[in-house]
Amino acid sequence: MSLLRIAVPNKGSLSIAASDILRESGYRQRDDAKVLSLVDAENGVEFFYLRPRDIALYVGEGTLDIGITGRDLLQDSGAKAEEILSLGFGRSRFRFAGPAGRYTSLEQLAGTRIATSYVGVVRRFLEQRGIEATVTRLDGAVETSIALGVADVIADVVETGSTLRRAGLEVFGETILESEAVLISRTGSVPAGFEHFQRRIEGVLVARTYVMMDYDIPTDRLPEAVRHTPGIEGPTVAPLHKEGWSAVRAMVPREGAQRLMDDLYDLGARAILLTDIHACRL
Ligand SMILES: Nc1ncnc2c1ncn2[C@@H]1O[C@H](COP(=O)(O)OP(=O)(O)OP(=O)(O)O)[C@@H](O)[C@H]1O
Ligand SMILES: O=P(O)(O)OC[C@H]1O[C@H](OP(=O)(O)OP(=O)(O)O)[C@H](O)[C@@H]1O
Ligand SMILES: [Mg+2]
Repeated sequence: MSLLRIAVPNKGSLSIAASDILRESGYRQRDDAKVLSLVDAENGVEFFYLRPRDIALYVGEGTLDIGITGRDLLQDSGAKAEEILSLGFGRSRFRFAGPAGRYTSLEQLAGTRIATSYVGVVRRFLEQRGIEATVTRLDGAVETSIALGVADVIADVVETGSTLRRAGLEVFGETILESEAVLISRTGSVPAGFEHFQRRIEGVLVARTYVMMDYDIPTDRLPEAVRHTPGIEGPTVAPLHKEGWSAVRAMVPREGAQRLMDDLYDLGARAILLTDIHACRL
């Protein structure tokens, strides 16, 4: 059987988190950042460590079967590749920014010089709105270009906003796009052997979103307790070795789990336990 060929970011914001999710899914990952590719024959896959910006191109050409990259990079590339799964890390927004207080709306972009590393995304956005401006491509540290007189406005990745603040800039206009790490494949083609890979990754994503909750509850309060913890299909309920008590086990969303524990305690539940799930197949 041929190996599933997978592109993984070799550097930058996505590389560590991408390798982490693959490792959690049971795949071998490199232990040296200089390794260029790695075969995991036991799991039928081969990993290629590439620049995140180039990954959509390899996948779009069909040279590699699937890849992990940023939605913004995929859209910027114009490659014949599409998203198949959002991975929930590397979240950012792509925004216009200018000197604090100087710009308030997109109409003011007309006639400006815009610096960005994402020329494809910015040109398309301006075209769709009929705005004429000069777009200049820079490799990085785009925020500095305004102070150096190369541009009036920038369009760049914003996460915390601290880089913008440090450069005396602020965002304006609507968000150009919301990005996160995504799994991509060639448009319209699902590679052979992909289902197993997808199920493993989805298993880890679900495990990250949910935790397992166990508790004991007086049986007369069971109906209300179960309304709080409906689980996925339904909670497991077993008699406790104590007259009038039941034991409940259910998956619950990680977010809000502490509040849920408080509510269950108030309802009379005791021995409330929360444990991590490492992987699952729902
Ligand atoms: N500060 C950040 N927070 C979250 N995601 C980010 C951040 N910076 C970049 N990204 C995302 O990482 C991807 C860019 O990959 P890239 O490797 O270029 O990141 P980078 O951190 O800019 O690396 P480098 O600057 O070393 O090239 C994009 O999808 C982008 O949205
Ligand atoms: O909103 P923040 O949390 O400050 O993050 C956003 C910054 O992070 C990235 O820069 P990076 O460190 O990758 O440098 P680069 O400009 O050389 O790509 C991005 O290009 C922004 O500059
Ligand atoms: Mg960067």
